[in-house]
Amino acid sequence: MATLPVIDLTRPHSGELLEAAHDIGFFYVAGHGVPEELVTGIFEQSRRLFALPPDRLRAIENLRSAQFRGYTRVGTEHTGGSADWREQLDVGPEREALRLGPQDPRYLGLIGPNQWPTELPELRTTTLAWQAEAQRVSLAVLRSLALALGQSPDYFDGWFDEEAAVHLKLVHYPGRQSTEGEQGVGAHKDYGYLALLQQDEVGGLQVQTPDGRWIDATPLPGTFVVNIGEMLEIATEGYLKATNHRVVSPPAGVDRYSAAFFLAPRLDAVVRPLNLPPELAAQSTGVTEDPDNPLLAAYGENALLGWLRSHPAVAQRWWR
Ligand SMILES: O=C(O)CCC(=O)C(=O)O
Ligand SMILES: [Fe+2]
Repeated sequence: MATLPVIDLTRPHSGELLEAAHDIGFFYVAGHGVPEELVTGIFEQSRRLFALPPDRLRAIENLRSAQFRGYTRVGTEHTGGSADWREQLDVGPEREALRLGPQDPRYLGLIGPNQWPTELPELRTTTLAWQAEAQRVSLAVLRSLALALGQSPDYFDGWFDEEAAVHLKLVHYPGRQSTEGEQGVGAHKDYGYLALLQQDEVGGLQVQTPDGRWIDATPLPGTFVVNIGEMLEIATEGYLKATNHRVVSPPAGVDRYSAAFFLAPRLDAVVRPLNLPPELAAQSTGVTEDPDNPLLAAYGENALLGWLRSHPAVAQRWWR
């Protein structure tokens, strides 16, 4: 069984990182320096969140948010046209909604506040602390990648200031009998630059290899899983690929938790192709063409399309 590479961020890793990002687009990072109490703390808060009574979760449902923030019930999110079997809390940068005029780009409507349950004040502080650490680690990986791609390490930095549209999700996958279906989340790519994932010990995350097989991203204590998003595929004209991945539902009686961070740029970022060194450019095979998932270079447009597609009820209510 093929396994994913481990990149240790405490020692030189440029060549290894480039190989992992090019060959499969999915790898583990160790030596990331995220404090252990935050790693355990985020799952503890997450368990408390999803154990709240249904009416308390409904009070922070994402249907109440034009910015797609808040709680999503099991079965209401769709990937590849089928319902995902997971519940989640979507969190973005904590900002006031803007007052927009008819000339403003629609995607600016994605800026706005989060929804937090009043009965769990620690959820907010722990989540925002975890978000800051996840952003630090992902940016470190992105800088190493920029360097390995023949750019200056700060090449991408301008798009990742305090207005970057980063996003995180606390996710709970309830177990079920395989006869009831097995789509925890359906096969998809992530649309930022990089995604960073903390998973518990249950397993179920699978990654598609270039030849179409699915391999397990087995939980590895002390690591995060990092994967390439669509924006890096565009920026490298396919030298790096946004890789398909999915989660298989845990068996009945088992619960799986994960925390996912998506390193996204400012909404007004426009992704331009990098000037790759010739030996890398020679291996760029172009951006994947998928009529169901057109990749737009304007980040805000791409992000809005993704949100509208995966949360049809929110789209219907706020974005008609
Ligand atoms: O929960 C996981 O392990 C993966 C989640 C994921 O891929 C996503 O939400 O984009
Ligand atoms: Fe994903």
